[in-house]
Amino acid sequence: MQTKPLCFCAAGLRQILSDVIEEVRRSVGQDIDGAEVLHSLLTSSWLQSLLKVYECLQRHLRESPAPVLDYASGMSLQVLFNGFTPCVCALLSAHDTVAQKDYDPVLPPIPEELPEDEEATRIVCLVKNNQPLGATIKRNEITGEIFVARVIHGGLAERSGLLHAGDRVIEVNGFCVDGMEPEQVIQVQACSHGTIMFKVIPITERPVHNQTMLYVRAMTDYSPQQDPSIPCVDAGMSFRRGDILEIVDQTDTLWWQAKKLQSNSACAGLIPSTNLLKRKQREFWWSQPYQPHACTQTPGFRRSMRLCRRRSVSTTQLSCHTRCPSSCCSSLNNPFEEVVRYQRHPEDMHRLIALLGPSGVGVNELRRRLIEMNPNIFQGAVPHTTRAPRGYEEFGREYYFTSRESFDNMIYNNRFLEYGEYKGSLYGTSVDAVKEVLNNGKICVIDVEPNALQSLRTHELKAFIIYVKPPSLECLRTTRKESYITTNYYVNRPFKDEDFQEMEEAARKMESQYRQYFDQVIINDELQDSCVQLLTAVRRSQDEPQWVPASWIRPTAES
Ligand SMILES: Nc1ncnc2c1ncn2[C@@H]1O[C@H](COP(=O)(O)OP(=O)(O)OP(=O)(O)O)[C@@H](O)[C@H]1O
Repeated sequence: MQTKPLCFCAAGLRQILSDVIEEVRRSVGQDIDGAEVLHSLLTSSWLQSLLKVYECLQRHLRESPAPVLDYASGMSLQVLFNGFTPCVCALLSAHDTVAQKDYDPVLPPIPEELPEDEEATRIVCLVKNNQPLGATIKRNEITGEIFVARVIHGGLAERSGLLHAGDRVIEVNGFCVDGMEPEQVIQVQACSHGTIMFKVIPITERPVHNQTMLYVRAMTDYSPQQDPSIPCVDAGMSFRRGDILEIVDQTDTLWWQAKKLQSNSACAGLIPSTNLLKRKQREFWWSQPYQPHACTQTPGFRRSMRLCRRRSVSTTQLSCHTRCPSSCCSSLNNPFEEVVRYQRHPEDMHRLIALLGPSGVGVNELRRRLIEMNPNIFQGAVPHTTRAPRGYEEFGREYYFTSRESFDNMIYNNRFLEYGEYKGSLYGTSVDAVKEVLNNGKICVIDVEPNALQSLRTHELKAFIIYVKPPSLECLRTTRKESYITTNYYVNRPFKDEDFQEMEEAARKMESQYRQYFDQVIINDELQDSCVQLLTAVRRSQDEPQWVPASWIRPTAES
C-alpha cells in the first residue's frame, strides 16, 4: 500500500481514506479474507459523517472568531453617554468574557494530602448552578457510614457520570460525614452554592441494569408532599390520574424513577412502585371510616331518555368488582396501567367513539350533530329494548325489540356495554350492535354512563373516550340562553342557574373519579366550536398514534 505523509487537514484525511478504500476494494476482488467487511466499514455512511464533523471542527479551528478588542467594556461609558441601552453594555461585557476565555467554572484545588489508600477514593467536584444534585443518600445504621442511595436519571449527578448508587461518601466540602444523619449531610451540601466537592469510595461492582422502556398511565393521584415515607421529598414527582409516565428505573423495588411525558424536564423523579402504591392504597382504604360504595353514588344521572340509562343502577346488577372502573376499586388493583403507542392501520376496524359528560352538558346534541354531518361515516348503535314497538317504529331502526328472556340471556352472557330498566322495560346497548356498525366500515359513536367505561375499553372495541366538560358558569349562562333542558318528566324548559350548578357539581365528581379514562376533553362552550373540536378529535383517534392499554395490543399481557 502506498503511504502518504500524515496530514491532519481534512482534505488530506479524505484523500487517505479514498486511497485506502481503493486498495481494499482491490483486495475484495482478490478474495482476501476480511476485505469485504473492511470495505463495507470504510464506505459506511457513519464514517463519512464522522469525517464531515471533523472537517467542520477543523474549519472552526482555522477560522475561530477573534475578539475585536481585549477589553470592550471600556466602551460602555461612551455607549451610555450616546444614549444606548444597558443591553448593549451587557453585550460588550459578554464579548469580554468570551475574549478572555473567562467562562470555565472555578473549581477548588484538589486537596494535597491524599490518604494512603488513595486509589480507593475519588474526588468529585460538581458545579451546582442552583440545580438540585439529583442523588439521594442513606446511612448504614450499624456502621454510621453514608452511601449514595440512588442517582436520579437526567440529574446533575448522573450527567456527571461520577457518582453512582452504592458509592460511599466520606466527605462533603471537606466535612467528614461519617456518623452524620442524612439530614445533616443534606444541610452541608445545601450550604454550597457554586461547586460542591465529594470525597467518595466508589462502589466496586456496579450492577448492570437492562432497563426496558415502560410507559404507564397513572390510575391514581400522587403527591410526594403528602407522603411521609418518601426518601426525599424534593426528588419526588407528583402525578395525576391520566398522566402518561415513562418509568426509567425500576432497580429499587419500592421507589421507581419516572418522567412525565407532557413535561419537558430532562430529570426524572421518584414515584412509589406498583407494589408500594398498592400497599399505601390498602392502608389508606382500611384507615377510612366505612362509606357506602362509591359505585352506587354515580354522579349526574342523565335526564334525557337516551336508552333510559339514568335508571336505577341497582337494577342493572353490574358487579362493581369486575366492571366499575372508578377509583374506589380498579385503581386498588392496578395503580398503573401499562400503555403503548397504537396507530390504527387504515384497513383495521375503526375505533369506537364514546362520549360522556354530566347530564345536560350537550353529549347527545354533539353526537347527533356529528352523525348528521356525515351519516355515511358516523353512525350510532341501535339499542335493544323489551318494550313493545310503537306504530312508526321498525325492528333494527329505532330498537331491536326483544323478549325479556333473551334480554336476560344477553345480560347473563355479558353482551351489553350497559343496560338499565325504565318504567318496567329493559333497555341496553349491546356489543354486537356496536360491532355491526364497525364491521360496516363506519365509525360508531355512542354516549355512555361512566359505569360502562370498563366494558368499552377492550382489545375488540378499542374505545376512544371523549369527555364533554361544561364551561364556566358565566359561559353556561350566555351560551344556553336559547337552550332547553329535558327534565325527568320529559318537559323541556329553559335552563336555570340551579341546573348549571348541578351540572358543574356532577362534572367535578365525574372528573375526580374517571379522569384517567379520558382520551380527550372538549369544553362545550360555543356549540359550533365544540362540533369542530369533536370532529378533529375523532379524526385523530382513527388516524394518529394514541396511547392505549398494552393489553389491547398484546392481549395476553397483564395490563
Ligand atoms: N354548546 C351549547 N350551546 C348551547 N346549547 C347547547 C350546547 N350544547 C348543548 N346545548 C343544548 O343543551 C340541551 C341539553 O343538551 P343534551 O340533551 O345534548 O344534553 P345531554 O348532555 O345529552 O344530557 P341529558 O342526557 O341529560 O339530556 C339541549 O337543548 C342542547 O341543544
